[in-house]
Amino acid sequence: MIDNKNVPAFAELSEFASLSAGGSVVFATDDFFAPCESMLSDSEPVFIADKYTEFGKWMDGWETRRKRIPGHDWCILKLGTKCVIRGLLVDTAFFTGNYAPKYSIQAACLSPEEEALLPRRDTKMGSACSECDLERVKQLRSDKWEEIVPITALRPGYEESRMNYQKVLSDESWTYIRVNIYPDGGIARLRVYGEAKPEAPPRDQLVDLASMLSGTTCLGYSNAHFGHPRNIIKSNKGETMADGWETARRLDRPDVLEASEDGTLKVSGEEWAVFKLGFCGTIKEIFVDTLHFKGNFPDSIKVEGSFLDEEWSETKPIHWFNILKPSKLSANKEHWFPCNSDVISHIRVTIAPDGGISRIRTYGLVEPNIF
Ligand SMILES: NC(=O)NC(NC(N)=O)C(=O)[O-]
Repeated sequence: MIDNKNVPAFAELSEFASLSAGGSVVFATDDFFAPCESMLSDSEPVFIADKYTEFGKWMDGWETRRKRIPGHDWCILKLGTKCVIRGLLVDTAFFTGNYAPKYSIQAACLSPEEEALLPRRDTKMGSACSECDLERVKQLRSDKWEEIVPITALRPGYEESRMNYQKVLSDESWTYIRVNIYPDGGIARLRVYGEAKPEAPPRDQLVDLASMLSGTTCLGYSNAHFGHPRNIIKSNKGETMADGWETARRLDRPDVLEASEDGTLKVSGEEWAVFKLGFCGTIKEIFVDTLHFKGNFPDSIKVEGSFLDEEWSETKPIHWFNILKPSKLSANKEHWFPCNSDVISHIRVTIAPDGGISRIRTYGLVEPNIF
């Protein structure tokens, strides 16, 4: 369940470090107790009291050994795509006597030549990087890395202290981050929030204008009880129900559902989510996937568009026009809807009366004169 209490606004943006967002580990100085990849896992961290490995206590995250040599531990992560970073979450869940006490973050935007210097990670190694990998990483000039979070204390992984949020002020775009922990320890999950900064596609190429990889972000929604609507603009296929947008059951539904005259369901109530497109353009075809939503798919979906030359706000009156009129959905299925919109900058997706969808794609043409 999503708990938005004390969550900063940046944590509503798209996320670029998790495995489902295309994040990956390039290098880690040490993975003795728990591999760095687990820090990027999509699932919520868990603690299994009696689970031990040949190395020690099994922990759900990245955990290095207690350092008995000079230096500190660090890792290099590739982000899902080039993006501006607005903030981070360092979740230390369940790391109590073994959490990393301090951390800092550096970021870089590497050229293809610099990327070629990076080692290929051998996930089977499990405990320590090879000298050869370390030498390769060291070839990257240190001035490539800009500090975006200075050395900062972390709080331990108890329920009330585990969520360490950090706002980032830089407006630059990055493709890699280096996570330094001082001197060693464990982090359960790392999340990197921001906006994608892709190159503009050619004018005649159909692109998914609402994809998070196009720079689209979710600005607001009516309900996200089980899953955040930002999930539906991820570029991969939905992995589970948790990886889609799912609302709570509406409590104002009639006690007994009735049929309309044409035999279909009489629906009252709806839930909505608004997205700012990365590129303005015209929409030609909409794809909606209800994958994994079998007993909880919405009865119908509607997609509206608008061209806004000012910031969207829930309280401002906005003229939304239909791009896709209310259309019936089915369980666990891909749906394709042709359409033909004017140039738009925002979409509003409305599901009725409630339920969940896994993905939406809005294929269209970029309007090159408006960014
Ligand atoms: N009980 C522990 O967690 N001990 C150690 N960590 C693991 N994972 O075994 C440690 O102290 O760093």
